[in-house]
Amino acid sequence: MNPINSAYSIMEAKGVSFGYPGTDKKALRELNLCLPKGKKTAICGHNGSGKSTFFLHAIGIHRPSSGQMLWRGSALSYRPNDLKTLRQQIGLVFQDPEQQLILNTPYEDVTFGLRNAGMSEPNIRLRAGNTLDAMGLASVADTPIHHLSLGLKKRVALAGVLALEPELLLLDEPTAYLDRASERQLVDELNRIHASGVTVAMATHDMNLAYAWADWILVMEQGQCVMQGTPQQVFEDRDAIVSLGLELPMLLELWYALPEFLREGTPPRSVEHFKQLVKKPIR
Ligand SMILES: Nc1ncnc2c1ncn2[C@@H]1O[C@H](COP(=O)(O)OP(=O)(O)OP(=O)(O)O)[C@@H](O)[C@H]1O
Repeated sequence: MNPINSAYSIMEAKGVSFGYPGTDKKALRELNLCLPKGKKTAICGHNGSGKSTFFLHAIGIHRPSSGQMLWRGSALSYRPNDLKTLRQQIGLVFQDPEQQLILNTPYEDVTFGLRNAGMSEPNIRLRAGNTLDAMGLASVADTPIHHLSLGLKKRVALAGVLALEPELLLLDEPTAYLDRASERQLVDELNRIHASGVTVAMATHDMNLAYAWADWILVMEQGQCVMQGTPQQVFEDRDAIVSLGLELPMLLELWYALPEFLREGTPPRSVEHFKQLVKKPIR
């Protein structure tokens, strides 16, 4: 698999090690990892493999004990003003929206971030209105957040980050605990955001989603990046995926269960593609 060259990466961890205070175990162990610019990246790995810790390093909440984080090729600066700018350029959506949503209503929450970023009041109103509209949240803009479903809370958390128009959007388990319809809606939204020019990276345990959605996959294990490549490249190495305790995507399981004469071409990444590939006359 071709590792992503630093020149194409928007965010890079270079030999980053980090341990949480009071613990002996390293959460990141000389981690080398690049998020490719302009792509949709899925970061997969077990619980505790270091995905969230990497994200927290990306926005400078944690600082490596050794190694370096690079943003657009330059070492991250930890000066308060630089961090403030960085956190406008990189949006992190936490797994649990309760951790992110601190105000009473979606409108208040979205405007809070914009106000912190120093925007003028007329612009705040305009940007917040547009973002809530674009995210399909206009009708609940003034509804108390604790009355909203989990799916809507996650959308509000995403709206708060998107209002700042980040270049890089990081999402920690964005589809966790969502029903299929809310998951579909969120994925469509992420695809629209990506199509508008934003680099998107998500940490996920859902191998079906990672396989179908991502352009690039990174697999983490014990604080290191142990596999990277296109979805086809990564999941082609079935033994490695299984030995890491990860599941193969369902579509690939089905594909490899077919008799060989039905499996022509590259493995499918969607049900529609699967149907087309296996709809061949049996000779
Ligand atoms: N606040 C913390 N204090 C101490 N140890 C922590 C803390 N947060 C994470 N860790 C430890 O750091 C390691 C990496 O955890 P991290 O949350 O980054 O993994 P993850 O891949 O995001 O896991 P998950 O999929 O469960 O979110 C784990 O061993 C975890 O127990």
